[in-house]
Amino acid sequence: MRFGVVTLLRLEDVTRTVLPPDQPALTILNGVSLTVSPGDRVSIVGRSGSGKSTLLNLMGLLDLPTSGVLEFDGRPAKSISGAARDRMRGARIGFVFQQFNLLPGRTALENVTMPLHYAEGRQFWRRRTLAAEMLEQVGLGHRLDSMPDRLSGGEQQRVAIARSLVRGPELILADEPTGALDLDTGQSVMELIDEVATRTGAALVTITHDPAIARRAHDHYRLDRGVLTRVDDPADLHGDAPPAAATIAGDAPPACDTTSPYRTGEILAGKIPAGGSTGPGPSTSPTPGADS
Ligand SMILES: Nc1ncnc2c1ncn2[C@@H]1O[C@H](COP(=O)(O)OP(=O)(O)OP(=O)(O)O)[C@@H](O)[C@H]1O
Repeated sequence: MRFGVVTLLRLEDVTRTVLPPDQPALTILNGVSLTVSPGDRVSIVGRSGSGKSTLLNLMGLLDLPTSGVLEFDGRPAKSISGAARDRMRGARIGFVFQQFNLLPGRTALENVTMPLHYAEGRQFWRRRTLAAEMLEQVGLGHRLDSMPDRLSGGEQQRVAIARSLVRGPELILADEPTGALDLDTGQSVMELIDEVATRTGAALVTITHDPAIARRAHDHYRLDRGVLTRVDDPADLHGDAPPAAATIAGDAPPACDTTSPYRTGEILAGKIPAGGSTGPGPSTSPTPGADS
């Protein structure tokens, strides 16, 4: 935790409304309030269509709210330029997704090194060493040169986690991190994410359908039809919310753009490398040059 910082992420009465072409405005998030501090463990459970990805995009500074307050480290997101938000995201927020989205044809080490191409100073110059250390920490120090298709699902997710966390993010956003894994592997992957977050003092927000994964957190929320509610007793996390649908906003506030500059798929596609983008080029073409 950095001195004086008590709140890392703050959402206050946040609404996100989109205006699909030829359709009425659609309010996807409605009055969402959430505070995340360094070291927090927060889970958000919600059915498909409840607005989880939309909320994740806001928390990850990929989108701005239509109304309400979104602050990162005390700074209103809307007052930060797009480029500065990209830098902030790259250096301070790590994403872990269900799809590992490792670059095929690149070794584990090259995949983990990728976000560090966008770092500065020591992090940049020591990128291969840092990536190797991170892979060591996730138990894959012996697989640095392995291609993704030679790794098991659990190992691929470990590489993806190493890639997400190699820049030492203060906020980790995990979106269905175990969705593609069997129960045991999922459990150990969650333990790994917890362990890294604990070691670095990062806050961890896990978005999931799975109540068992959600119960690992200390603070629990349910997202239902765009409304976020705190769940005081983890035993109440049954995933029993009714199928959700965004509400048609008859008298919605002025709609924001429907075409967010970045979508989760774009991060996964490497247009914005998970774990960081401050550089201009696509992450699929790492900067040539050796570590020093
Ligand atoms: N830009 C957009 N234009 C129109 N509708 C949208 C837009 N973005 C999201 N929606 C709709 O808003 C609702 C919530 O979407 P969102 O992707 O946030 O849900 P989710 O909880 O992440 O769903 P899932 O778990 O299936 O990924 C869905 O009905 C979705 O179709």
